[in-house]
Amino acid sequence: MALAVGIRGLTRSLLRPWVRVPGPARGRTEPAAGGGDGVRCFGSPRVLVEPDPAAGFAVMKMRNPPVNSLSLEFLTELLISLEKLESDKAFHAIILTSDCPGIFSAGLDLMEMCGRDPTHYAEYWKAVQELWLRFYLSHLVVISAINGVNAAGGCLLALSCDYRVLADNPKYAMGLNETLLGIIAPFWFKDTLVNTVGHRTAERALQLGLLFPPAEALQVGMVDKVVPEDQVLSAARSELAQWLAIPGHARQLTKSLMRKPTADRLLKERDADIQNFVRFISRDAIQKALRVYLEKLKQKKT
Ligand SMILES: CCCCCCC/C=C/C(=O)SCCNC(=O)CCNC(=O)[C@H](O)C(C)(C)COP(=O)(O)OP(=O)(O)OC[C@H]1O[C@@H](n2cnc3c(N)ncnc32)[C@H](O)[C@@H]1OP(=O)(O)O
Repeated sequence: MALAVGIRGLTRSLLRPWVRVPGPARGRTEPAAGGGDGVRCFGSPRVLVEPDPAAGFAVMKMRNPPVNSLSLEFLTELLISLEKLESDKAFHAIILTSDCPGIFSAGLDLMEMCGRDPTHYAEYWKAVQELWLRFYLSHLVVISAINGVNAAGGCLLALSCDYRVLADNPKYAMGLNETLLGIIAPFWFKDTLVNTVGHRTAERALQLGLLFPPAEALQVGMVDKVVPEDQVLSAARSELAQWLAIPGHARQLTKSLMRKPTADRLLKERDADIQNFVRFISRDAIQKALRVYLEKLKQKKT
């Protein structure tokens, strides 16, 4: 099985960096995220980046409709956008949000984990690992402005940020609900949750696959602030000011001090974790459970 799938190689083969943005933003100058004028949005088909270099940050909007499920292509585009912002000295922060109404992210794309071959599973899992590592350890301040429901892998992405603002809508529940699908959140999903909400809350949440509505998410510390829906982005921007006022090197080293031990656990066992995932997801019983879950999602419409 080819485990040595290079995300950078994958990246190059999938898309040219900074393809013109399709859809409404294509080829026109939009007001920048922070209100500045004349700054061109950039991105890729599934990720729209609205830069405000004068204010030192960019808003990264996920737009992989209908539910921002984290497909291999989408993961790759998120990574490219992050890399581009990280390598530009004008940017110190990102606000991560969704362009899909009512949905932050439905988590990992179940179609990537169903009915595919082991090589694909390995490639996909490596990309999931990479996304987590890169967001979790980013030297940029990353704030998520969670404007929709946010399940499993999507919740992991938000938990990897430095601060979370959630829109106050009872439908916008978030959590690591893997057990409801008959699957298991890997140790690094678990560690990220434990680091955020503590061991006892994480233990209960993970076993029961709890999705917390805003008031509860705030109460357990899964998010840092709950605000009216139309204020999620402005609240994230206001919060950013406090983070950007701290000397960058001191904040970055402190972030690394807090997070590196957790990331190192995965880095040390990365290939074993991939093999474990491939073995697990290839089991007939797991494939059946995922198919049943997908079928239920489709049936709820009829
Ligand atoms: C040792 C290792 C173990 C393995 C570890 C694996 C870790 C896994 C992590 C994960 O992230 S698994 C994914 C978990 N996600 C969910 O449980 C969310 C599922 N989705 C929903 O609950 C709902 O879709 C929603 C997000 C609440 C949105 O509801 P809404 O009514 O607005 O839309 P739907 O009609 O349900 O969906 C539209 C469309 O999208 C498809 N879809 C939904 N979620 C996913 C997904 N995660 N992956 C792929 N596709 C998804 C859904 O089937 C619909 O498709 P169509 O019927 O339109 O074809």
